[in-house]
Amino acid sequence: MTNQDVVFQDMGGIAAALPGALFACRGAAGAVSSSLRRGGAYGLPADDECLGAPAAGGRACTSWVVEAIRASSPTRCPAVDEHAAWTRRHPSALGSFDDIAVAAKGKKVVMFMDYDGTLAPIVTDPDRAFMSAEMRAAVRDVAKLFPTALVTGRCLEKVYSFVGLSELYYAGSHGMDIKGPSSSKPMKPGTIRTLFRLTPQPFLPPNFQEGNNKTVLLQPAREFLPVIDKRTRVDYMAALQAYRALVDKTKATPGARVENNKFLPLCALQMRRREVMTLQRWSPLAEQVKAVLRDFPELKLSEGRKVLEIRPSIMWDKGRAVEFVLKSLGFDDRTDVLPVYIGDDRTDEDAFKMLRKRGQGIGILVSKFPKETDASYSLKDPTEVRFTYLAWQNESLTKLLIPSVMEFLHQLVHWKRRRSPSATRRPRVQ
Ligand SMILES: O=P(O)(O)OC[C@H]1O[C@H](O[C@H]2O[C@H](CO)[C@@H](O)[C@H](O)[C@H]2O)[C@H](O)[C@@H](O)[C@@H]1O
Repeated sequence: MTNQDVVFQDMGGIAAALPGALFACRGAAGAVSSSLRRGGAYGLPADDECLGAPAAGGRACTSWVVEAIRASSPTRCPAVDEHAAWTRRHPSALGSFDDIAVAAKGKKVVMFMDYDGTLAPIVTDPDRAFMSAEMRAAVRDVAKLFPTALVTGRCLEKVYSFVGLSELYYAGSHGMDIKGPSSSKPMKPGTIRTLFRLTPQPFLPPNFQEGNNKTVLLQPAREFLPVIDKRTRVDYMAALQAYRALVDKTKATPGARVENNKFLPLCALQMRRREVMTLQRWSPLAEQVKAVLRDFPELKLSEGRKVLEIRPSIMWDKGRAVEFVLKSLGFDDRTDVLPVYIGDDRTDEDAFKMLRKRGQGIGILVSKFPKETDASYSLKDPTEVRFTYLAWQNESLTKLLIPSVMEFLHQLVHWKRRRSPSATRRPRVQ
């Protein structure tokens, strides 16, 4: 065992997960190492005598070393401490699966998942953010047992083209465009307003679309259609004015990309190359976007993962979308329902916050790093994998590398199947 092994072991492997911390901790390791070198002089065995080999007489020195480190190492790596404290506040949903299972006992679990960064890894080209076949199978298995919704900033068509599972609810464009599973019943006109106890509300125009298409459940962003319609009536090209202006303004910035996510003019401005992700380039770009938006007071700007998102400034977000799906499932006033939301981005915080406010449900943040969050639990990024034993093959257990989100979904499915082995059909949607 090397000096650094001792240090990392003491750090519970966290340093390995934290590139920044690793750098900081190497300093700590160095400090420990030099204190060990001084060890002999302090009456402890010198590290050369001790580390990696039993001392004279066969006595292992590792415990001496660890004790020496503990006693003489006044400073732990702050980043590691911070990560450990964060993990105590937001423990791993896998490590705490038993607690989650206790909370779910006797309740109807409803699953909500974000797409980018949760089910699919973040990649530079948004058009190539595919989910793996294994992840798709895991989501499908979950959807067979629990009502399941995808809540995403992407437009419905795009996310559906990636996921392709007709049994899910999809809340696209940050929940501004919600569709039920193909088997769900269309809602009677007026249902949504009744469910939300809404008379004319700023975020629901009197003529918004509701239940008049078999699968579209709600499009609150249609409030903005008159604005766009007016423009389109005057000049069709003007409907795309904001989109065009953004494309135009940002075309000189290498790596910048404007995406059209439907509701409405568009939505994401992304820096696709590592070299342009610097503050010096990012800030002027953000200024350009803000300048364009001054002409569009009905749109607002928010920031996601390396992305500037533009949305209608209406009171609607992923939290509202989750509430809407729960209501449309008939679960609104029920205490025997447990919504579980897994997401990675700032916009998912609206959903975590909503669950916290309801005092019902479990938020799980997917993240590599400690982050301010309203989620209760955490899971690792989809690019981070861990070994898991999946199945017996050729008389031995097969050890596979799978992302923790997928592993969590597997555990949920196993848990449900263990509890009700006959539960293989999709849950009935009311
Ligand atoms: O709500 P989400 O499902 O998380 O979607 C929000 C945005 O996700 C996409 O951008 C993110 O993923 C891209 C592909 O991995 C990545 O290139 C980008 O940096 C991320 O921010 C999507 O492109 C946006 O349109 C969505 O708004």
